[in-house]
Amino acid sequence: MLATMRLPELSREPLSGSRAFFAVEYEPATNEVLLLDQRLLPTEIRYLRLRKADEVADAIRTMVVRGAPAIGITAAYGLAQLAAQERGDAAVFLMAIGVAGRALDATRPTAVNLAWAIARMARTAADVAKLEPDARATRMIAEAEAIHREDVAACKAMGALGAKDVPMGATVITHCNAGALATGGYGTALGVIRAAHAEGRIAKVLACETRPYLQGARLTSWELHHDGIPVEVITDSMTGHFLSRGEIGFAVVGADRIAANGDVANKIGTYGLAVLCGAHEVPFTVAAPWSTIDRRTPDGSAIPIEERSRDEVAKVGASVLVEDGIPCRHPAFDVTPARLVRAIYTERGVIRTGAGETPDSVVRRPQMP
Ligand SMILES: CSC[C@@H](O)[C@@H](O)C(=O)COP(=O)(O)O
Repeated sequence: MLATMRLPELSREPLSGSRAFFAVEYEPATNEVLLLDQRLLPTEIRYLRLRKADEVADAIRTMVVRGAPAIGITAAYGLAQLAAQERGDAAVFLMAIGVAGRALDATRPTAVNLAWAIARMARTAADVAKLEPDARATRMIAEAEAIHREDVAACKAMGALGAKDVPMGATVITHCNAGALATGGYGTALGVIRAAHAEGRIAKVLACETRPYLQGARLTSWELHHDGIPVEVITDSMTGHFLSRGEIGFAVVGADRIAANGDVANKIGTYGLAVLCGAHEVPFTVAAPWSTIDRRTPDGSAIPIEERSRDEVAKVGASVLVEDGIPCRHPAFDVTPARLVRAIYTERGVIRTGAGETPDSVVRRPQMP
C-alpha cells in the first residue's frame, strides 16, 4: 500500500489515525501545520509545512487542502498555531485571532464547516484570552485537535450507519472526493463506502471524474485504489448510460452545506447525478457531519455558491481547451433539492429525507442536538 509515500516526521501518532497518508496534521513540536499538497496528486506526494496563519489561508484558497471538513480543521489549526505565537495581552490576542479568523473565513464561501470551525475557535479564544500565553495556546491547540478528532469519529459513525443501506453486491457511484483527503480522516461518502466494503457489500465503486477540477479522477480513485477497494473512473457524462443499464445500485456523496430543509450543496455536477438517480429509482444519499448542517440557512437558494476561475474550465494543466477571450462559467457547487435525497447520514443519526424528514425536524429526536 502507498509504497511511494514520503511522510513528514511527526513527533507523535497523527490524529487522523493513519500513518499511510493524511490530509492535515498539526505538529506540536515545531508548531507547524502539515498539509498534503492535493494539487499534485496523484503524480506527486508532497507535504507542505506551514508556519503562519496567512500561509494556512493561502493553502485553503489555492486548494492545497480542500473538502469541507478538512478546510475547517486546517483553519482551526491555523488559529491554534497563531495562538502559540502571540504573546500580547488579552486584547491583542483576541484582535489577532479575529483578523486571522476573518482572513481564513474569506477563502472559500460555500463549505459551512470552515465558518463553523473558525467560530468554535473564536469562542475558545474568548474563554482563554485572560490566561498566560502558554496556557491559552495549550487550550487553543487542544480545541483544534478536538475538532479534528471529533471529525474522524463522526466519519466512522456515519459510515457505519450508511453502510447498512448499501445493497449487498452493489456498484456504488460517488462524485468529487469526500474521503480521507477531504476530512480529518476516513471520509464521509467514502466512509460509507469503506464501511460497506468491510461488510462485503460493494462490488465496485464508480468515481465520476468531476469536471473541471477532477477531484474524482485524481483523488477518489487514488484513495480507494490504495485501500484495495475496486474502483473505476468514468466521465461525468457517462452516469446516465450506466444508470440506464441498471449497473448502479446506490449513490453516496458528501456535502459542503446542508440547509435546514435538507437541500444539499455539493460539488458541481451533484444535482445532475441526483436527477439521473431519481429517474432510474436508484437511492441517492448524502453523508456529512453535523457541522455541515446550517440550520440558519432555510433552503438551498440561500447557500452562497463559489465561482472559481475561468482557467479551471478553459485549461487542463498546460493544455488550452478554450481559446483565450472566450468566457467560461465556473460555479464550483450546485444545490440538490431535499426531495431528490433519500437519506443524509450524520454522526447523530440518519435523516430520512426520502420520508419527509429534515435537519430541522429531527433535532427533536433524543439522540439529536
Ligand atoms: C467530505 S467533503 C464534502 C465536500 O466538501 C466535497 O464533496 C466537495 O464538494 C469538495 O469540493 P472542493 O472544491 O474540492 O473543496
